[in-house]
Amino acid sequence: MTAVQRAAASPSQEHQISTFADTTFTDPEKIRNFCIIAHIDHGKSTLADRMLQLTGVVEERQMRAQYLDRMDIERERGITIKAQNVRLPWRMKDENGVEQEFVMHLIDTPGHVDFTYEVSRALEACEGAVLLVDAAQGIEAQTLANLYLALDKDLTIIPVLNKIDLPAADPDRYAGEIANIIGCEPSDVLRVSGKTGQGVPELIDEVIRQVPHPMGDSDAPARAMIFDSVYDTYRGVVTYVRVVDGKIVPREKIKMMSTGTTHELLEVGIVSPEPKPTKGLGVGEVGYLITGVKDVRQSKVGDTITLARGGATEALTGYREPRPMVYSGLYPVDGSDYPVLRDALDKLQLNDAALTYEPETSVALGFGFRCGFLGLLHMEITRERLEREFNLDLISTAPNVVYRVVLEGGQEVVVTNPSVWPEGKAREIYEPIVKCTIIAPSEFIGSIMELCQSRRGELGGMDYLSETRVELRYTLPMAEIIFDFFDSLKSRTRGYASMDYEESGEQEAALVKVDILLQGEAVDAFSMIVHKDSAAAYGNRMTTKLKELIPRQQFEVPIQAAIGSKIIARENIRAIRKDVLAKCYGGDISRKRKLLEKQKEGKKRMKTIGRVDVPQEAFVAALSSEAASDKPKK
Ligand SMILES: Nc1nc2c(ncn2[C@@H]2O[C@H](COP(=O)(O)OP(=O)(O)OP(=O)(O)O)[C@@H](O)[C@H]2O)c(=O)[nH]1
Repeated sequence: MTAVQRAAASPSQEHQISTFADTTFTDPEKIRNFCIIAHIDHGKSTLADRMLQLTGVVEERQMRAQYLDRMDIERERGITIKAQNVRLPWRMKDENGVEQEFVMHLIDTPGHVDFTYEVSRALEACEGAVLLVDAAQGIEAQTLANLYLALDKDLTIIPVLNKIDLPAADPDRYAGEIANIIGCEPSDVLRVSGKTGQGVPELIDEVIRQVPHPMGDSDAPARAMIFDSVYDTYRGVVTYVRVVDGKIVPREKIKMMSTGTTHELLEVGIVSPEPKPTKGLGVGEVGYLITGVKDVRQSKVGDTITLARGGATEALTGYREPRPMVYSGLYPVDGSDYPVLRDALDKLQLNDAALTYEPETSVALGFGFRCGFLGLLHMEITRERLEREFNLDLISTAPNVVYRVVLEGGQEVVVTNPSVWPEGKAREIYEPIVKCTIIAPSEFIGSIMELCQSRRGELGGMDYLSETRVELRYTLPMAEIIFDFFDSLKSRTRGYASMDYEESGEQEAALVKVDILLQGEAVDAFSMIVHKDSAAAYGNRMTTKLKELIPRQQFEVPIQAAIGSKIIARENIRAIRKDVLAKCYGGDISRKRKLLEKQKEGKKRMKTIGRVDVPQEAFVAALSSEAASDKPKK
């Protein structure tokens, strides 16, 4: 049964129409492209699910929670990582009472700050945004950050309060808050429940009424913007695009404008909610294309697609190469897994243009990779996928940001790894900074300020959203917030604060590299770049921890923290002479040999730093407890 027949057969679904999969080049005036922007957990996926259902794109019995979040990790963590888009048909009466058919494209944007660039590209593909706010929580930091991005792109904003079915919902209060921020009347704020579906058909009607239709030149050479690309094991790379001008049809040769590479279009289609091939995509349409490329780096988010012959000469604006912001070393706990890790990274990179890696060796951890990530969440997700999908057991070194160092001679180096820190040769050091928005009940202002100051933050401004809730804007070094900042913020505000941040250039800073030495030998995995005022604290923490973790040796072992040649902290592991033969008096030579063999076995799992034997587990424990204390949680 086609969607049209289904709609006809079911009077309660009078709005539903065909998905237009078999016709092409929908009249742009009948198209509406929009996204939903919301703070984490405010119900974006649930609302999208309801829209899929109400438009008849997904049948009741096929419905599963969070239809659009396809990756397992996404569903488990309840967060959206990859933008998915879907075509939704809708039928509505115009002002003359004549029924009109429309096509909406709902572009599902990733919510997390690590993926801001992907969010900005997804917004670029839309003319409107539903600003979704939990009616029991009010506006949170991520709502604001995404709202500013959407306003920047001149999108029409439709304010909506969600979860009005909750007993704790206070829509009147929060409608006022939203109206204040976007400058509308509280009565303009729609009220829905993604869970029960209440108010959702009216919301869809408003999307059609308020969101402008796409504009473009259908006779111009084709230009389409890539806003997502995903690797599929069977199909190769599936690229999601929004056509701006002209049209793209299968079997044509297209060109990626950032690199000039050409590919044949094997398939063009729409998603509704599964991929459906079409005869092409026209102005304003959103869909997918398949060219047979095997690597997402050949089909990059933000790039413009045009025709290879007679194509456009000017690319759409806003393309940016993915740029890792956070680096960390990844090592297999079992050294023999190194080739597996290498293959796994190769495979993941097919699907993740932002992931970079290069081989590195560490005295402490053996062979591994230095990996670059968009942020801490990206790092966690990558690590989790490596462990889960490739059955690896991994240890990662403490993450660091990217520093720009001007040397005495005036040359510049970019440092992504403490091991190449130009010790004693730096004239100026620059670190990345972020603009951070924090929203919390006003009673916590004092403790939030204290936290931000302790992290070298500078207050940029403060506004009351309502009588009891306040927005604080800080500039902070990125290195200070990628660690345990969010955890500390949550615990100081009893979980009530929310935060978001965006990169905001760099600042000069007095940074130093702290090395940790065992018997005078630096242990590379523990070297860290920190502000000079935090150096002693890091040194003390690591030396104390290692003293607990490293077994006593037959000689005394000093554990020191040093900046260059200056020692800033020290602990000693006292000597012990472990004579395994001590209890073996008498002449049983075979028993003696057995004990000596056993001792040798144990030593195999040891790493030798200088003369000191350190069990691999000690490194793992020291690094993971460091990571655990620094780990941000959602
Ligand atoms: N009572 C009620 N609960 C809702 C409603 N909408 C969503 N929820 C619940 O709120 C939680 C978060 O909903 P999601 O749809 O996963 O939120 P999200 O904004 O997509 O979350 P992220 O993908 O993590 O950004 C889930 O437990 C939903 O069941 C609603 O209208 N009423």
